[in-house]
Amino acid sequence: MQVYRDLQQLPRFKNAVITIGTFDGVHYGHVHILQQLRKVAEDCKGESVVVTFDPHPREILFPQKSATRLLTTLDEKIELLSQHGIDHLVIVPFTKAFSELSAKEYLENFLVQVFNPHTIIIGYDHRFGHNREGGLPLLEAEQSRYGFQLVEIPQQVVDDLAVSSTKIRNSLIAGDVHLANELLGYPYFLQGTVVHGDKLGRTIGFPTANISLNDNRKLVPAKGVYAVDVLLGGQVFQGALNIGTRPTFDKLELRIEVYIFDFDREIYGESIRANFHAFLREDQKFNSVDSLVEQIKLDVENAKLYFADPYRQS
Ligand SMILES: Cc1cc2nc3c(=O)[nH]c(=O)nc-3n(C[C@H](O)[C@H](O)[C@H](O)COP(=O)(O)O)c2cc1C
Ligand SMILES: Nc1ncnc2c1ncn2[C@@H]1O[C@H](COP(=O)(O)OP(=O)(O)O)[C@@H](O)[C@H]1O
Repeated sequence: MQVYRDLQQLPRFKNAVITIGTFDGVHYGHVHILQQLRKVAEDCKGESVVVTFDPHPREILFPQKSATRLLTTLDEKIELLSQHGIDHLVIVPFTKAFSELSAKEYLENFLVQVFNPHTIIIGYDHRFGHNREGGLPLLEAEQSRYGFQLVEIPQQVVDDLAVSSTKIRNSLIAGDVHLANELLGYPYFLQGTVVHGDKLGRTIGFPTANISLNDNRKLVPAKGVYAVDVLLGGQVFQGALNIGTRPTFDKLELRIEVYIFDFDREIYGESIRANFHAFLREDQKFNSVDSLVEQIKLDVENAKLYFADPYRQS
């Protein structure tokens, strides 16, 4: 998959079959659309093109609104999209000026001029141009003039996509990793850098790598303890990850930290990725450090049992 971030650098596409969307999460429903995109492109011996915007149009148009938490950062989206056999990914820099194109300008100066599309695959309710004034009727009215085919993604499918995205967000917020992973089609993950903490972990026998997220817009699952696997420098480990404020130590700041099994290495400053597999329990305040340590031992056992289960779900 070729990735383009600059519209000036695009090649001349041959029979471009394009679809436009945010694809946050690149979940099961999105994958279905991507398969359709590939199929249509194959049928017309054309090239499959996914068009997405960065930043998300909402961030430019409504900066004061609290942002929807992202299931995938842009880099993660690129990584996931690249697994689905798409020829080209075009990341359109979404600016104020771009948002002010009229619907006709968007169609003529952007869609047609930039992509010269053979086919546009688009949701039934897709809106474009200043104040979202353009939609399918305009595309239909202009399609013979510009010679593109239109494939409408029906309401049922568009609704299912939105329902899935909302369900995935809500499941993660509620700690239901199983449901989220089922709808995503892969384990939800967080990526970041290992940073220094308060050096308490090693004193209680459980050093924990503190993760500072690469992108703070990313959705952080519910507070609690999770069975995770961890990717570090190309190697995979298992671990128990805690998202919480460490109430036992009367701390307030939310931390994401992972105890990595069978591991003993200094990894400050390294990139780390945690894939979430199961929710084990909620974050708790313990009366003593000893009872916290007893519980962490149980968490580790439970996570290991989870990973040893041949029938586990993800
Ligand atoms: C598996 C696991 C579960 C944890 N559960 C809790 C908890 O329920 N309550 C709590 O206050 N701290 C919990 N902690 C966090 C510890 O308090 C934390 O690891 C310790 O404060 C070390 O902090 P540091 O990395 O800043 O040194 C947990 C840590 C791990 C690894
Ligand atoms: N099994 C392990 N799991 C997590 N981190 C480990 C492990 N073994 C060694 N470390 C190292 O120890 C650090 C965590 O120790 P800790 O005492 O909790 O310090 P901090 O408060 O700075 O996180 C990690 O950042 C990592 O560099």
